[in-house]
Amino acid sequence: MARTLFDKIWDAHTVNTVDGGPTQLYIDRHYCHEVTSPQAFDGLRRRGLKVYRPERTICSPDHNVPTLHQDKPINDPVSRKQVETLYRNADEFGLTLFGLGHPGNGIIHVIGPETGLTLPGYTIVCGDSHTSTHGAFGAVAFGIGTSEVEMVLATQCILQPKPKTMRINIEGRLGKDVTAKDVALYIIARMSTSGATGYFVEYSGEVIRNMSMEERLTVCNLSIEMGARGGMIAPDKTTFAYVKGRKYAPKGEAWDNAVKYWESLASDDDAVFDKEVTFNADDIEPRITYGTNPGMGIGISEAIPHYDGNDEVGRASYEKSLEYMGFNTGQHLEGTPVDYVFLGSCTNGRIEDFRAFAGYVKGHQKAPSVTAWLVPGSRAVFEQIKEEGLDMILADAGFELREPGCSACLAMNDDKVPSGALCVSTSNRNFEGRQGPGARTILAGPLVAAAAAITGVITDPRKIQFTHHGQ
Ligand SMILES: CC(C)[C@H](C(=O)O)[C@@H](O)C(=O)O
Ligand code: SF4
Repeated sequence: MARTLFDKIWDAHTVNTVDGGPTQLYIDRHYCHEVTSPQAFDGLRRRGLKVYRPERTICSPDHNVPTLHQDKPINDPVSRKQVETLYRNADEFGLTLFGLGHPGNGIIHVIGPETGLTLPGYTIVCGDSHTSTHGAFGAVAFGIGTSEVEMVLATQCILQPKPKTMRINIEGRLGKDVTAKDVALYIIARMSTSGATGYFVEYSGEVIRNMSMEERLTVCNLSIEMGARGGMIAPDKTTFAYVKGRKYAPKGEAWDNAVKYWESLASDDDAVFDKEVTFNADDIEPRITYGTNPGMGIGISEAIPHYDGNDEVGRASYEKSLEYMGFNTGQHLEGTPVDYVFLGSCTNGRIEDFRAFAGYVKGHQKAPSVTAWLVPGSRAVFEQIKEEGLDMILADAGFELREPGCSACLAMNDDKVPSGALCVSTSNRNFEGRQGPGARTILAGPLVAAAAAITGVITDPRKIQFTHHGQ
């Protein structure tokens, strides 16, 4: 029978099935951060269990870390305890740890791909919803809860109901200054935040095929924001070229064999998906959100739409959302003053995002009214920014580079946006208080962020005349 990419990987990892029940799935890679793992390790201790395959779990603190002075002890007592607990657990259970300052440290979803720990054909889990990111390699990757983290640590398996499959095709070619983030925000706005609930999504079509790995990671990262269990892209030459030579990638003969297998990982031509949707690249422009969920988004030239549903609960939440943001139906947001700009997170904290941002602001100056936090997703990205001299370009334009971590993506560390302030953020969630109590978030891609950072207002990146801007 014809199978989808998802089916092929799922089947290859099925240990057991229960009639009418979940599948017992073998897990190739387990990532672990400080927020969702402490109780799982406590559970193991209580039950006197060891980690079944310690070499399959990798730990890195990312959420609670400060992005300045990582060589000093963490000031905040709660954050310090979270991070130290992860260190202790990794040590006690014999797990690989990339602690603060370690060359491998960073946001879990950024370090997995760049080290070759994330590979095509893998099953990958982490106690974190954005684990969908790793699907960009053609992996079945999804977020799990803390009790499941304990299950994976103890058995290297997980019990999962099999999701339905959906394919989203994006055809055509993207216009100038339209980034992968804009594609993802467009898809979520069209699908709504629950439009893919219960599905595992495969992204395909010309736009996806033409994307770099960094761009594919951005797209898969946001799958969860439309309710999908995960998102994935069939591995191809772009994938293999990216993986080759990375620290944990297979080498020599093992590499050749791996590629042979990976080449079989595509949906069969006659595979049938439970749902299939197609979008056109021509309809996608640089995007921003205006509300308090990632589905409340518009093209940057568009006005905030009327509520188009017919249920009262939906209407009330739409109105509450606009009230929180201080915006009105019909309003255009271009020209709205911005207080903060955040470049970073597991969505847009990779080297290409910094290249795009630096390329854009080169020869300009940061607007004095804007506080800008530029936070690489990992120590490796931080180092590469320096190697490429991007830090100098950024410094000349009045920007300062911070150290890696989740930072202002969520208010679990020192980087909190003050109440009432408006932040153009390259992260993935704009919920009330997400960046700090009362903070107002506009989600956007790195170019919209760069344009806001130098003009001080929401600006269509296509409208600025540039001497250096090569895109
Ligand atoms: C803290 C963690 C459990 C959470 C997640 O699962 O996504 C966080 O990473 C987030 O982005 O909200
Ligand atoms: S960067 Fe943001 S979305 Fe990603 S793992 Fe950290 S908190 Fe979650």
